[in-house]
Amino acid sequence: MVFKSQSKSYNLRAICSQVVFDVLDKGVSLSNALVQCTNKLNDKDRALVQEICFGIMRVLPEIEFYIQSLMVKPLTGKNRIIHYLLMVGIYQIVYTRVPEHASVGDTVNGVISFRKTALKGLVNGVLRSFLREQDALKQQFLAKGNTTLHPSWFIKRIKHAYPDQWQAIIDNNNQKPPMWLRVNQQHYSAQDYQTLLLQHGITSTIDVKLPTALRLDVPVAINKLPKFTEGVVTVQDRSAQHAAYLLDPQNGEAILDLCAAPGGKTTHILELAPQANVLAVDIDSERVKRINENLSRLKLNADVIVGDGVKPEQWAKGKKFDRILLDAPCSATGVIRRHPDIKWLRRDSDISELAKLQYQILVNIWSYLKVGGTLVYATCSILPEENSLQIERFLKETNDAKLVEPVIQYLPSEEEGDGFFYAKLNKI
Ligand SMILES: C[S@@+](CC[C@H](N)C(=O)[O-])C[C@H]1O[C@@H](n2cnc3c(N)ncnc32)[C@H](O)[C@@H]1O
Repeated sequence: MVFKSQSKSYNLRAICSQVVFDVLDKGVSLSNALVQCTNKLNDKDRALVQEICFGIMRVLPEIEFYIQSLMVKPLTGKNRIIHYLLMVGIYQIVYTRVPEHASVGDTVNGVISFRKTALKGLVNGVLRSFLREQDALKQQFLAKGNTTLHPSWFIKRIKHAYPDQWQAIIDNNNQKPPMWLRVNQQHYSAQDYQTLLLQHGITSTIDVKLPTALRLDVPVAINKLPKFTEGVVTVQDRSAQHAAYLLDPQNGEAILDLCAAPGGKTTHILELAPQANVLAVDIDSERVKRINENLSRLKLNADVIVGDGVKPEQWAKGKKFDRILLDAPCSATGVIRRHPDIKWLRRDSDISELAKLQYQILVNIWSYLKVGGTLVYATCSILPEENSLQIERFLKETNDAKLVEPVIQYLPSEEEGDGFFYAKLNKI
């Protein structure tokens, strides 16, 4: 499909449907699909595409319900992309303030971008039927549809793990997340940066517990943040900001940040201890590039390498560390409100696979921690299989490991942060 961006003859609904198609049919993450499909758009159009695509991921079962109710059989094969175009049109009618006739008109024109002119009538017909029947369909959805807006495997797991809190977790996952910043205290206090933000018309609230965390009252584009390119702030959720504080890095220490990309926590460690010798390791060479970009924006130094956490013997060269942060690959079920595509990309079977990988990395990296050293195990999951159960098992099977209480499990939106798990272990 060709979008002509310079002449601005592109159709934003068509671009949205391409993004949604890439996520749901090809399994690309929403962030990556957005980068690929919107890199030629101006800021305003990109923001609109983002808003629509994030929104669709949040309420997917509702939109699917409407399409299924209105069509005798679903569009498949080469016409599948038009199914997603319909989704975009219906989402706009239900959830945005774009006038209904414009939503229908632009969506119908989107068919041309995919050279599927023969389906114009069908798209027009489905959208007009939706306009006529939307109130009744909404009632039917509320009575019979999947109003949790989450996959059933996830609901089952979350009900089991949190019998009293599962509904609140689901409700919070369905909200839009706040935007948190981490102020680099090498340059600014949170109070001074708050004042600077205000001079740019951006209001914010400083976290009561974390000295570096600042929540924007309304999220803004990164390029609107004063002194961002100079490295004064980093966008990072408040729960994620706990990692470096728990690790408590000291200048001069050898510190391993394992599973480090894109470097959000690596740079925080170095903001707290700029003279620490930090080794940042990640298996994904593309993501590793982003650690280097973040380090250079913040003018911080670390050794950065591509390496597999399961096989430290390949890259650690016998070195031992005073502190290790293991930010393990996980289901990311604590950050669904931030990445709603996770609901549709994850599978139930991923959880046991991830748990196996996490445990293997933890066991294998433990021997690279010095006696008296500290390891912080972190995930952005809320599932016990990836968190507390891993630590319980590790403590049973590892004689020289001692837990430093408390184990922390943040649930999504708790203290306005993401769902995160932390356990701190000492080597005795
Ligand atoms: C939760 S993300 C890390 C976020 C990062 N710590 C930060 O704060 O910016 C998990 C990372 O684990 C990496 N990863 C997955 N499997 C790995 C493995 N076997 N060894 C090393 N890194 C791995 C992924 O590439 C991903 O970047």
